[in-house]
Amino acid sequence: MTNETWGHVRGELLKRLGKNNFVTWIEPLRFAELRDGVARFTVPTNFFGNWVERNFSDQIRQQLISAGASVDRLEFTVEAARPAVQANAAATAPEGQPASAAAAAAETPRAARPAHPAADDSELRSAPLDSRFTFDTFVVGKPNELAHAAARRVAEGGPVSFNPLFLYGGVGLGKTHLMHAIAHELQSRRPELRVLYLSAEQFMYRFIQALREKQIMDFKEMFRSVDVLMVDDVQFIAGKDSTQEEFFHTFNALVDQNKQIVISADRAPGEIKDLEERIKSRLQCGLIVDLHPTDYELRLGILQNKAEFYHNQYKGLTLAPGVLEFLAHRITTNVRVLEGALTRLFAFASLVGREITLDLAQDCLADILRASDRKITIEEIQRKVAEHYNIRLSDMIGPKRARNFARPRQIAMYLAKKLTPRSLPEIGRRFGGRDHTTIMHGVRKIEELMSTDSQLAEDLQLLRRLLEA
Ligand SMILES: Nc1ncnc2c1ncn2[C@@H]1O[C@H](COP(=O)(O)OP(=O)(O)OP(=O)(O)O)[C@@H](O)[C@H]1O
Repeated sequence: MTNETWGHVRGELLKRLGKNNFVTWIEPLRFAELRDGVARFTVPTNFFGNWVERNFSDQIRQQLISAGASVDRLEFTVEAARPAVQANAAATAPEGQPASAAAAAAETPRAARPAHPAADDSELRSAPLDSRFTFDTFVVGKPNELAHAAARRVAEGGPVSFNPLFLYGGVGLGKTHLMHAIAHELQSRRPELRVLYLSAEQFMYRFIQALREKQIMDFKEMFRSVDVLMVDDVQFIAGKDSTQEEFFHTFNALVDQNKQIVISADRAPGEIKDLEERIKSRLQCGLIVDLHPTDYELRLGILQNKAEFYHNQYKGLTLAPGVLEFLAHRITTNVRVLEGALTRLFAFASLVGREITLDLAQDCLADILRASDRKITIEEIQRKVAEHYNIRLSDMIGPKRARNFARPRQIAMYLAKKLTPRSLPEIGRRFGGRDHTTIMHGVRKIEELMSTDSQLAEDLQLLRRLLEA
């Protein structure tokens, strides 16, 4: 493989990984040689090499192969320290020569560093940021508006008003997206700030590495020298005593220096099992914001955004009306699944050259739709309907025949039939042991009324939506 090939591959990697990842992780790599199926690169530090190997080696290898190189694996070695004179001389040699490339590797990270004397910046590199996770691409709705507003405030990089900002919520609701968005924004607004984003797992990994390499003082100094520390998925360190201890000291040191900390987790600090009490209490000192499960409107907004993006990517593909609404209704689990469904749908439609219709969506996404079908229970239906009509649950199930109890009861019977797989006798048993014919009568009555009573039809629609959300 020539350096020209590597140049071409770098171009492809820039497109695929985004500018941030490219500048941080690919640019400093220097191609040394390709021999016996092993592509060797020099890297500035061990940590850097390990990181690239774990996170990008598959993509690098794939691109090398696509460019015609026969590569089985990659190897990253730290280049040997060399006298300054030699490095300077090599840096002026023609670009692309492996020997000079190694020297340039020594130069590149230094050139990119801000002037901070405290720690070695090559170790301070953030985990890769996803270039798609910005505030521009984050769709705001009721369930996430507070989290979004708090993240925006931190991203302004002004005086620290709450410390830490603690974002929590279920799987795939946008915690990581918001954290990356903060980091992107801070990088462009306040490039002089030292922003460190990493997952709690990576924090532990670096801590263990520092212990192993007897560089714990460097580790402490490095973490205490940042201006903004962001730790994703902090629940990971629960039960890991030494890591928690170190995290606690880092946290305190930064708070004492009035440095901003942003933390995310899958639950509130008080609910993280096996997390030390003193850490829980520290985490509770700032602003705790919950990312609620998405509602229909937010899901639809996210889908519309994504569909617009795909329309540009897959020119000529048409999307029939109602498909996005259908997906927003049916896939309620999490945004990652929702996005995955749309990605698959566009890719499939473009392969078969068909319009994206409801039928196509149902065929192509059958597995996702099946898995996403929420199991609505009869008890849930009874509770929601009772709440909606402001009657007691006992009256909904009990024998009272007055219209203001009987009608909601029939509505609940109707919804139980439509939204659960339960048989009429089973439903009858859950409605105070009524006969299956009573249930059938109730269901028919509501079906009849739906076409003449618009208020009832509206109520039904609302209840359905609440139950399916
Ligand atoms: N409001 C939103 N607008 C646009 N995209 C979103 C939104 N919420 C989530 N996403 C997208 O959903 C996917 C999952 O989000 P993210 O990785 O941030 O979730 P998470 O809460 O960190 O999940 P996990 O608990 O698995 O770490 C990402 O592709 C993200 O861009």
